[in-house]
Formats: sequence, structure tokens, C-alpha cells
Amino acid sequence: MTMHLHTTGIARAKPGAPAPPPPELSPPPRPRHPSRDVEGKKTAARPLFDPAIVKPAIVAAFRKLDPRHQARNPVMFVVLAGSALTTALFVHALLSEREGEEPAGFILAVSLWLWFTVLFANFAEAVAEGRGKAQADTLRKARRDVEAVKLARPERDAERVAVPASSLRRGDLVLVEAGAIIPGDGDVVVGVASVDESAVTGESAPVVRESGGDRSAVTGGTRVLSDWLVLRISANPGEAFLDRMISMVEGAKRKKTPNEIALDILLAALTIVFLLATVTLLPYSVFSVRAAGQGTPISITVLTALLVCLIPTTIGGLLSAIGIAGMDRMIQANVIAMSGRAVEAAGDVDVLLLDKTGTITLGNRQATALLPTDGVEARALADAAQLASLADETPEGRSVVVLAKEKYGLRERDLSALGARFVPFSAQTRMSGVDSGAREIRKGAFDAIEAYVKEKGGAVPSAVRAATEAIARKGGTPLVVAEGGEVLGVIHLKDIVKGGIKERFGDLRRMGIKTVMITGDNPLTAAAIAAEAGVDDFLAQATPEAKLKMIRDYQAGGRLVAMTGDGTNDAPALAQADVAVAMNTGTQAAKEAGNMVDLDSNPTKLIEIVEIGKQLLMTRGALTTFSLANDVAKYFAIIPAAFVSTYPALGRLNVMGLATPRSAVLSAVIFNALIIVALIPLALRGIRYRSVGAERMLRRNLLVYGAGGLIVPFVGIKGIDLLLSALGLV
Ligand SMILES: Nc1ncnc2c1ncn2[C@@H]1O[C@H](COP(=O)(O)OP(=O)(O)OP(=O)(O)O)[C@@H](O)[C@H]1O
Ligand SMILES: [K+]
Ligand SMILES: [Mg+2]
Repeated sequence: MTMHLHTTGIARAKPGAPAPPPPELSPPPRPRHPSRDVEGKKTAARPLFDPAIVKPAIVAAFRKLDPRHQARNPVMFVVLAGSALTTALFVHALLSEREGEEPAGFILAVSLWLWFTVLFANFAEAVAEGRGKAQADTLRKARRDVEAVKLARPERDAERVAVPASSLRRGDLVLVEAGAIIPGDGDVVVGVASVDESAVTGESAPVVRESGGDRSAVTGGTRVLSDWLVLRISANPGEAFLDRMISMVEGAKRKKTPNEIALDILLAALTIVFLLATVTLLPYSVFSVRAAGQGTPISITVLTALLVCLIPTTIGGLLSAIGIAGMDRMIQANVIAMSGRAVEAAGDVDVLLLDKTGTITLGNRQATALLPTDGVEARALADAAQLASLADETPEGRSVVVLAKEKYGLRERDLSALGARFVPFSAQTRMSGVDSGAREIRKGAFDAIEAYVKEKGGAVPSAVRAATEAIARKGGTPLVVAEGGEVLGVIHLKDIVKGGIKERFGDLRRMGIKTVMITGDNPLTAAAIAAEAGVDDFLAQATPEAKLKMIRDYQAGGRLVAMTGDGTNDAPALAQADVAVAMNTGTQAAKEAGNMVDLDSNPTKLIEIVEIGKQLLMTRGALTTFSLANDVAKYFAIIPAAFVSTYPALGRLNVMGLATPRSAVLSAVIFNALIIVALIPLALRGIRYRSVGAERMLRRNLLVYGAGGLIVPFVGIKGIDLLLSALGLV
């Protein structure tokens, strides 16, 4: 590859430009859950019950009464059937001459509250969906149908025709010039430009997109700010990244996750057991009354109320909202999950693979010292190091040029005037350099340079080896510089472990999650950084293949693995990982292979993602516990009341001192409906997340939600009963 100087108007941090500001230890505070407004600016989080969401949700709650919708949820389907049945009983009681099974007013009250129960559950789901839809609308604004300039050949001045963006197919070539909206997802084939991606990412700083490498993917709906790009469209209409994001966010494509299906089966089984138990009570009650010659058999209205109170309506009504809300919390963290399954897997993850540079460290490795070997002038080393770095656009390369200038007064040179050929850095070769006339200079990892000089018939002096080891032990990255077969010295690259990261890893450990640091660096540096950052394990001198193998090995051991990646060479590992977060700045291949996209392209986000997944699972677990405990308590409230007419002796069991049997039944039904509404905020926000051990968390949740579930109904039902009597309603 020959040296290519960009003649574009993009401001780039060129070597020799003022030194970058010193790295901050803690990044500037960001709103924890930013959402985006129309301009793509981040705004404060949406309030839980935004009227713009609540109003349509109320309408949707009625629309969702459709039995076909309810059939997806066996628990609520039974409640719906009960509502219809009691409505029919009420109509019958009104019309018939004879005295009905219960007073019409009582049947009506029970019936209405059963309808409310279904509506409240529908409302919970609709609010959760509405929050997603609001996000989708913001995204949709970015997907306007624009005019595209289609090219015949991948060249800027090829023949062109104007076509609507919606007609573009995969493989079409288009030209996008400064100021224009990118008409579809694609890869840059020619050109380099700065792009405003705020419509998708909410991030206002422009990004550079160019052909080749890991910054070639562009997203439809974003805008070219300067220069021009020739793109090859990578998605057919309706299949673009933005389309997929919108349908995911809206929940249109939301399928039940395996965990949800398992829980559904359990809830359905419980419902069937209670249904059978309640149904058999009727003939039993009739028979007992006949045999005793006194009392009245239990009414169908009361039996229906009993059934609804016993089946797990709390969790049945909130289950879907909890799942959607989990997805929504991901979106608020600027992460688009491609499936609910991925969000759940995030909660079950037990191994996190994290890159060292940029994730665990600040990723701004700076050259801080040049250590020449014996017999080499410091200035000669600086000269070679600078020459090998002039065209090296990595932070490492740029910092070498800066150091050479600041410490040795070396001015920048024009590589193309020297007729030099730049050899770029790659993760495979782990070196970079320049061929200029007779000079052949390389800088890179110790073993890479060792192999290089050996091939030229040279050897690495032992002093250089000692110097690299000393740097590595301090957590620095040594770059060995060689010219031809001769080693000139070592560059000390310093990187800083991010502030607070050790605590995050401690939190993860308490949650039972193992953290593994992956790095292309040597084992000594890796060990030093691993110790400083407090990770559990590390993989040094890692290649993409080694990464893939590591994931497979963990999975073979029954573990769920999460990782982030952005490069095309990360794609196989991303496809293999259970939770795979692709950076939005990454390549199309990485995004296709992953099951989540982080719009902020922040590799540390993985930790937050796992926390959101855990929170989802914990919320579901806690509310299931609460729901089941809650039903047990209702059993004690309602059974004595329901059967006191059949067995007057049961009156003694009325420990709660409820006013009348009918008041007891009605209070239990009302409580059963209201508890769903009361728990909507918890279902949507998720229970407060604490990074204590899984076992302690479980114990705590059992205590809070299990004991709470037992106690709350007694208080609630008694309260409603008192209110009903005070109002003279029963
Ligand atoms: N610009 C460069 N020129 C020459 N050699 C480099 C350059 N950047 C890094 N190296 C060498 O290549 C090795 C691997 O770098 P690479 O960026 O692949 O891994 P890493 O940054 O340590 O890990 P990761 O980026 O996966 O967290 C480094 O340890 C260093 O020795
Ligand atoms: K119930
Ligand atoms: Mg790197």
C-alpha cells in the first residue's frame, strides 16, 4: 500500500497537532437513561406515566380484550372467560322472574372487577409497548424517503440517475455528497467523509466513515457532513438496520422467550389445577347441602371469583409488560437488542469477555519514553520511531510522533516526498512501519519484531528484552523498534486503567460472573493490567481464532458467554457468543453477527447490559414469588366466606373479621385487580438492582416478595372490606 494523504476537509488529529488533552480518569457524567428527542439530542428520561403514552394505552387496553390476543396468555384468558360468564349471569339475574343465584348488584360488581382485572393487565402491556413505540417514532423520523443518486460504476464520476431511496436494492451503488442523507445501509467503497449519525445514535459528534477497514459501514438516515462517499447498498427495502430496530423496539416481532414460555407453562398448569379444583367444588357443595338438609350451595359467581383469586393473575397480567420493559431499558441505555431472548441471556451470562485496550483501560496508549539500546543515539531511535509512525493513524502511532517532536524537536516530514511506503499496523502482524528508499523500519510487539529481525539475520539484544519486560511488568506496552536487522530500542506506551473499573468487576464477581480480559498485548503487560483492574482471568497475544476457541470452550463447560466487538474479524466470535454486542461504529459484518448493537459504541456498556438482563430476570422472579404468595393469602380470605353458606361452621375461620361473606368475596376480587395496577411501576422500572451474590439476592427477594405477598393481601382486603361497609355497599 502506498502512502495516501487525505486531501479532504476533515479535521483529523494529525501528528504534530496540539497534544490531545490529558486523559480523564472518569468520563464526564452522562444521564443514566437518556432518551432522544426529535433533533436527536439526548433528553431526560421519559416519566413513567407520560400522558402521551397513557392515553393511547387506555384505548389499547380495550382493543386487547380480543379473545385471540388473550389466548396467548392462559391465566388472563380464564379471567376473560370469567368476566363473560358473570356478565351473562348478571343479565340472566336481571331478566329472570325468580330470585337469581346471587343478588344482581353483587353479580354486576364481581363481573365489573373481573373485566377491570383483564383491562389492567392489558393496560400494563400497552404502557410498556407505548414506551417502545415512542422510541420507534423518533427512529422513524430518520427514515424519510430521500432521493438517491445511483451510480453505474463504483466511481464518483460514473453515469448517475436519481431514484427514490425506497427503490434501492442490495448491491446498488450510490453517491452521497456533503449535506445529503444516506439513502440506505451500506458499505463505503470509495471516499472518506464525516457523517452525522445523531439521528440513530443520539450522539452529535460527527464520525469518520471510509472505505476498507472497520469504519466502512454506514446507516441509512444519517447525514454526510463533508466530502462524499460512494456506497454499496447492503440491505433491501424494509430490511435495513433502522427497520429492524424499529420493529424490535415496537415489540412487533417480539416472540416469547424460552424462559417466558417455561413460566407460561407453569402458570397454565396452576390455572388448570385450580380450575379443576373449583369446578369440582360445585357438585360437592350441592351434594353436601342436600345431605345436611340445610344451607345453600355455592353460587357460580362466587366460584368464578374464587377461581380468579386463586390463579396467578398478578404475574400472568404483568409478565408481558416485564419482558417489554426489559427491552425498553436496553433502549434507554442506547442498546438495541435484536431479540428478547438476547436480553434474557444477558441476565444469565456467567462469563464476560472484555477487550483490554479501550474497555478496561482508557485506550489512549501514549508513548511516554524512548529507551535506546547500547550504542544507539537517542535521537536516532526517535528519528526511526517517528518515520515509522508518520502515517500510523492509531493513537499509539500518533503519540510517537508527538513525543519525537516534544522531546527531541523532530519536525514532521512529508512521507510522499520521501517516496516512502507505509506498512500499516494489523492485529495479525502486530507491527507497523515504513519502507523508505534503502531504509526499512518496523515497530511492534517484542515477539513480532524478534521474528522480523531474525529473518534479516539479526538478533534482539538481551538488554532490549529486559527493557521490554520491565515496561510490561508495569502494565505498559513495549514497542520494539528495528531498522533492517538491527534493533534500535524500545518505545514505552502507557495506558491507564479506567477509574472505578475494579469496583465494577468486584460487583460482577459477587454476582457470580467471571471476567476475562482479552488482549493482543504480551502476557506480562496483560498480567500487570489484569491484576490492577481485578479481572479473574486473561488471554494474552489473542488472535480472533483464539477468542473464538475460548468462547466455545466456556460454552462446552455449560457457561453463557458475553462479549463486545466491532471488527470484521470479531464477527465469528460475535456469532458464537450468547450475548454479542456490536459497536454501532463497527462493520456491517460485526453488526450482523451480534444480537445487540450499542449505539454509543462504548465497550464498557457490556457490564450495564448484563445488569439490565439480571434486573429483568430478578423482576420476573420477584413478581412471580409475590403473585403466588399473594394467592395463598387470598385463599384464607375467600374460602371461609365462600363456603359459609354451605358449611356454617366455617364462619369461625373468618379470622379477618370481614363484614359479610359477599363483602369478603368482592374485596378479594377488587384487591386482586388493584394489585396489578399497583405493581405496574415495579414491572416497568424493574426492581432495584443490587450486586450481591445470587444466593443472597434470592433470599432477600424471597423474604421481601414472598412475605410481602403473604401479608399485603390481608391488609389490602381488610381495608377494602372496611371501605365497602363504610360506604354501605355490602
Ligand atoms: N500502531 C502500532 N504499531 C505497531 N505495533 C502496534 C501498534 N499498536 C499496537 N501494536 C502492538 O501490537 C500488539 C497488539 O495490539 P492490539 O491493538 O491488537 O491489541 P490490544 O490493543 O492490546 O488489545 P485489544 O485492542 O484487543 O484490547 C500490542 O501489544 C503492541 O505490541
Ligand atoms: K389471583
Ligand atoms: Mg487495540
